Amino acid sequence: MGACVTWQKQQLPSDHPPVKSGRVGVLLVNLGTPDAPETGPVRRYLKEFLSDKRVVEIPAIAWQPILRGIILNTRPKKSAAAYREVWTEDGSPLAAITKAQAEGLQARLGDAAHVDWAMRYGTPAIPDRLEAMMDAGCDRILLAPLYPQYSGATSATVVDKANDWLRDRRWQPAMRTLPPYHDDPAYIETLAADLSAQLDALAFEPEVLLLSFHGMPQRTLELGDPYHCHCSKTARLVGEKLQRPGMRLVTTFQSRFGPAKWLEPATDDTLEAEAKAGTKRLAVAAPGFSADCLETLEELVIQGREQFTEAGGEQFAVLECLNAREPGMAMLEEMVRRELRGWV
Ligand SMILES: C=CC1=C(C)c2cc3[nH]c(cc4nc(cc5[nH]c(cc1n2)c(C)c5CCC(=O)O)C(CCC(=O)O)=C4C)c(C)c3C=C
Ligand SMILES: [Fe+2]
Ligand SMILES: [Fe+2]
Repeated sequence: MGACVTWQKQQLPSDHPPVKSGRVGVLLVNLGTPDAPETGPVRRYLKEFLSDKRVVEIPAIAWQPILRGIILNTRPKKSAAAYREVWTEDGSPLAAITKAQAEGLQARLGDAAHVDWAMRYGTPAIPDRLEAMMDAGCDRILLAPLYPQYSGATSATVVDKANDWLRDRRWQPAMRTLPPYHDDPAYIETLAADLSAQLDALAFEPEVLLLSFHGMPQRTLELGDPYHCHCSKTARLVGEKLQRPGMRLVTTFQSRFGPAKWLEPATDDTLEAEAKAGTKRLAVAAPGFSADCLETLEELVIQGREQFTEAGGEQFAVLECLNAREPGMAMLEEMVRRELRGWV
């Protein structure tokens, strides 16, 4: 509850609790990341993340003993070491870049909207930032999960979390959600132009460009999750726009987790297979990540290079995500302004 900008006009009694309203808010949301690259904070983050039924679709009675008894006793130490490889003085890259994206968008939108950012797991938490937006007078909020390709494990769980918060409120703000933008011309054109510029700036000409998307269990595709279809469409549209006849495009899925079958082909297997088949020069882009993070900076930049060169590859590069750079911010502004029509 904050101070009311309109209560005097409404002639409320002077002892009425003050309430602000009338502003539009935009909440950028990404996945989440630990607060520090140490075992304890990583364990807390993984516990919240991997307890989400949208992420691990195994009944809690079967999954929780495995999570608590095995995974949370082994993975946090290993993951913390990986996070230490990419940690910056501004903290986790994912958090630092998402914050910079929110600041960049605020500068572009000016008084039209109040922009904030949150993480689905860990901090800043979605309910806390929504509450802060209400306190700042926002009665209309655009929730923007920064995932171009929709999946239950990413986009939907952001909406679930916001809905849990809404359910507990007497006075709800009006909410909109930024739709997935896997085939949005603004995204495809921005991505193609940015990848082209990065490819031109490389010291070598790649024979292959790997478009590496985060993986998902194969079962989610069979159950009707559109994620695989969205990734395939993005890859096809970007390929059509890139128009580099001398460069072969290959779509792969990275970051396999657990023993179940995941979407294929896997990025690590493909890097090895390409090198063994004679590809010497290869670049990787990760169009499904709106910000560089552990999965790009450690898994692709560090591990990917090792996998490719140890199997005989010679030149290797990982292209940057759109992050908070100019082309990506212009794209985000365009998509957000479109969703805010009628509100601002
Ligand atoms: C971009 C889309 C993402 C999808 C789809 C996705 C699905 C998914 N992920 C896991 C398990 C893990 N993912 C982890 C890190 C991670 N995942 C994404 C994005 C997607 N995940 C991002 C942006 C990150 C990086 C976070 C960061 O801090 O930089 C991790 C944690 C790291 C580790 O221990 O390896 C896990 C675990 C599953 C199970 C899943 C689909 C069901
Ligand atoms: Fe993930
Ligand atoms: Fe990973």
